[in-house]
Parts: sequence; structure tokens; C-alpha cells
Amino acid sequence: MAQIETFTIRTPCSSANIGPGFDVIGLALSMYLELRVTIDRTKTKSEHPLNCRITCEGQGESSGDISLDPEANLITSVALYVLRCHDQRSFPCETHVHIINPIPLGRGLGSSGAAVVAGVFLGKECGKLDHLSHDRLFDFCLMIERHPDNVGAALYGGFVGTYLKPLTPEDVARKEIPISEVLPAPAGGIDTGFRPPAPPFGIGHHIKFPWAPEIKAITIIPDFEVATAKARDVLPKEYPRPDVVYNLQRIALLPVALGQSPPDPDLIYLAMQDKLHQPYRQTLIPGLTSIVESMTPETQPGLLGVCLSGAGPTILALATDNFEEIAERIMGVFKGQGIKCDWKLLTPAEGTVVNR
Ligand SMILES: Nc1ncnc2c1ncn2[C@@H]1O[C@H](COP(=O)(O)OP(=O)(O)O)[C@@H](O)[C@H]1O
Ligand SMILES: N[C@@H](CCOP(=O)(O)O)C(=O)O
Repeated sequence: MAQIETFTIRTPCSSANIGPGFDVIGLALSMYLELRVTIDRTKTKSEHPLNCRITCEGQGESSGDISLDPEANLITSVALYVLRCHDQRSFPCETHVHIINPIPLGRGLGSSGAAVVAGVFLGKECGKLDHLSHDRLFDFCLMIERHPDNVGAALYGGFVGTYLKPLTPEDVARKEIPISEVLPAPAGGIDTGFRPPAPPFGIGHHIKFPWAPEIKAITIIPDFEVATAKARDVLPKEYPRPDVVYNLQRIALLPVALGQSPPDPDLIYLAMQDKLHQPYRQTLIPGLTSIVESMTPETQPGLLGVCLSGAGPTILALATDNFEEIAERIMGVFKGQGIKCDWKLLTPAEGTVVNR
């Protein structure tokens, strides 16, 4: 066995929902979280907690939002969860994880989903847990990120529909245990012999949809964060039946509409409408309703459809042309609310890749 082992893990960001597909649809996009990992097996003792040194560059580096404590950092705490479910208490001595993160945090581009997916792969690689398939890793992800759309896209790549299998009552109880029992707070798990609950088998599933090659994703990223948990708290517990039917009608169209080449702008525009989450999130994202309602393929050549990306505040506009003009128009609405933005043109991406 090589004494110094190195590998990289590359996980895409994602845009979830794409309008009506709340907690179902995900699209992996071409901006990647990368982990550069070195395991120095010549060392027998480490000065770092849990044998792991973390360094970080990119988003979250200067703000301190990405913790360098292996039990607090989302990526390494997820890796520890996988390791501890397999009776390995810590990282191999001595592990260095360098995080390169271009994905803006708390903006609706799946930064936490990417961190969770990269984390399960990190646990698998560090623990030499070769028997863990992608589908089993998906189970681990769903014990942490409890909606499957972002993690499904980040893990498998492309344009995916995700769904949960009906579980036995015992397995439902195991899946829904509090997150604090899956990822204990720092110090809660160190050397206590605590063995976290392993996920039930076969929780999450996915299906890949086709994506027309002409369609590109314009992401308009406002300079403020909306924590996904907060954006879920503003949603109602119950919905009027006409609103549910409205979304069901559109979700039946969406995967077909986005797979057809050449794309039909009117069909896509219609298929990207939503009444289950966007109207409620308007309270957290000034300008959202105006952006979604004021732009159509007729008024904006090249535009196919526009929606909130994930829980926001990023706006996703799908288009075939005139990308800069469309981005400028959306940024203009945010500017009217005193909000600065950045924008990026992205394309569908493959799922997580490990390179050794
Ligand atoms: N690369 C990363 N490393 C560690 N933690 C991360 C990373 N990316 C995201 N996170 C955690 O996830 C949080 C953002 O999650 P969330 O509110 O779900 O927003 P998003 O829409 O970006 O997924 C961050 O504040 C941070 O705690
Ligand atoms: N379906 C979820 C997706 C959250 O995505 P994120 O990128 O904002 O984490 C939701 O809409 O809450």
C-alpha cells in the first residue's frame, strides 16, 4: 500500500425544484466543490482532532462559515458519520482535506447538498468502504439532507427526478430520528463510543431525464443569503387543492418539455410555473414575484422559463440565447430593490467523481 495516498472528489452544485418540482426535481450544474485529500500513512500520531486537518479556499473561507473543526464542518462530519456507522471512530492518521469551494453558501445552488454528497464519498474513500454503492451513499445523504432533489442531482448528475420509497414503519422511525443523533454536535461523539444510527436501505431513488442540448442555465445570484431551513419554515403545512393540481399539471409537462429538441419556449415557460413554494418565499426574496411574472419568451427573446433556484435567493433562467441581456434584466429588478448580484452561465453537469 502506498504510504502517501492522494485523491480528489469533485461534486457539482445544483438547482432544485425548477419551478413546480418542489423536493422532487434537481439539475446538476457546472460549478464544482472539490476536495483534495492526502492521507499520510507514515504518520502514527496526529496533532489534529480526529486525525484530520482541514484547509479551505473559496466561498466561506474568509467569512469563517466553513468550519475547520472536523466534527463541525459539514463535509467532514458527514464523512465521520459514514465512518462511524462502519466502526471507524476517526479519519486515518493523518488525513488532510483541502476544500476548494466556488459554490456560494445559502443562495439556492445546493452548497449544502454538494457538501453532504462530497462528505459521504470522503467517508467511503477514507474508510476503504468499497462495498458502498451510489444508491447506498444516497441513503446516507438522506439521513442528513432530508429532501432528495439536491443530493440526488449532486450524486448522480444531470437532470433528475427523485423520490422516496415507502418504508416500513420501523424504517420511517429510523429515517426521521433527529439530525442531532445522526451528526452529534462537536465533542458529542469524540471517543464516547457513540455509534450513530445507520440509514435504512433503499430510502431514495432517482430517474434521469433527457435535457435538450440547446438549453443553458443562467443563474443570477443576489449578494444575500437565505438559509434553506428558513425558506422552508415560511411554507404552509397545508395547501388549497387547486394549487396542488396546478403544480401536478405542470410537473407532468416539465421533464418532457426540457428534453425536447428544439425546445418549445411556450411549453417550457408554462411548465416552470409554481404555486407551492415561490409565492411564499417572496417574503424573503424582494423582487421574486416581479421577476417570475414579468418576463416571458415573448418579451425576452431566447428565454424559455424563469424560477427560483432551490430555496433561493438565486434566480434560474433557462434560455437558448441572449444570456447576458436576460441576466441584466433580472439584475435590474434586484437593483431596484437595492440588491447587488453576480451571474453565471452554467450547463448540466455529471455527478460526483473520485479521481485517484
Ligand atoms: N463546502 C462546504 N463545507 C462545509 N460546509 C458547507 C459547505 N457548503 C455549505 N456548507 C454549509 O451549508 C450551509 C448552507 O446550506 P443551505 O442553507 O442549505 O444553503 P444552500 O442553498 O447553499 O444549500 C452553509 O452555511 C454551511 O454551514
Ligand atoms: N427542495 C428544496 C431545495 C433546497 O435547495 P437549496 O439549494 O436551497 O438548498 C427547497 O426548495 O427547500
